[in-house]
Amino acid sequence: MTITITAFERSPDRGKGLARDMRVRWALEEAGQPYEVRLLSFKAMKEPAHLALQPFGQIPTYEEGDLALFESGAIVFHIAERHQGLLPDDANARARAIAWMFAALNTVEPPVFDRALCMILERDKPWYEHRLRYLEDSIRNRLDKLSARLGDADWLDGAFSAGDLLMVTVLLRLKKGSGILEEYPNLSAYVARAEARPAYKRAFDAQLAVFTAASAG
Ligand SMILES: N[C@@H](CCC(=O)N[C@@H](CSCc1ccc([N+](=O)[O-])cc1)C(=O)NCC(=O)O)C(=O)O
Repeated sequence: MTITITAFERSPDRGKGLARDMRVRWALEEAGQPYEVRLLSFKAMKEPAHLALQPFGQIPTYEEGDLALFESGAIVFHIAERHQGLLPDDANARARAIAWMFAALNTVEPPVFDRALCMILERDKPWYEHRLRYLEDSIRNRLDKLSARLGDADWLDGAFSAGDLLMVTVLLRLKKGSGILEEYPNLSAYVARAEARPAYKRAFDAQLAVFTAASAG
């Protein structure tokens, strides 16, 4: 059955691959699954047809037959459960890889995403400098421990998994200009290793092509 995901018709990140459809595109490419994309304007995302799929009026969503899913982490998990290449077969290793999925979204991403929002929405607030410093300290607190755990391994726990996929999409938000990721050479190398994956490149190029076409239009 055809898989259809939703994405920005014109991503505010200008094709940098930071919007969360990128995670789903990457997971589908790792799983070797073809997919269609329904591109949405900000207005369309808030209309009833999309709200029925995504109650918060956001992208991405995932549709396949009579299944409709939202939440990029849940969509990546759904793909990983049904196809090879994103979760180990061994039960304990699979459970650990799923733990890393949650760690990426629940432990590392919150200060990283809050910092991005702070820099977009709060620059003119009196608390901006203090809050930015607090968020960057929180991020370094997490990356100190993530870096120590990764050490010189290729991936977080044996083979590449959906846990690495989600963790890398979180760390990529730091790579574009914050200077924080570069403070951790092994994490920078980890991200570069992931970006070198053919599946990542196909996903990145596909989302960039959307922005390029929209900009030409
Ligand atoms: N928890 C949900 C969150 C989804 C989400 O944040 N979607 C964002 C796009 S990805 C987040 C995002 C937005 C912009 C950039 N950027 O760099 O410009 C990067 C990432 C969205 O639809 N925003 C529109 C809205 O909320 O009205 C999930 O993981 O699926």
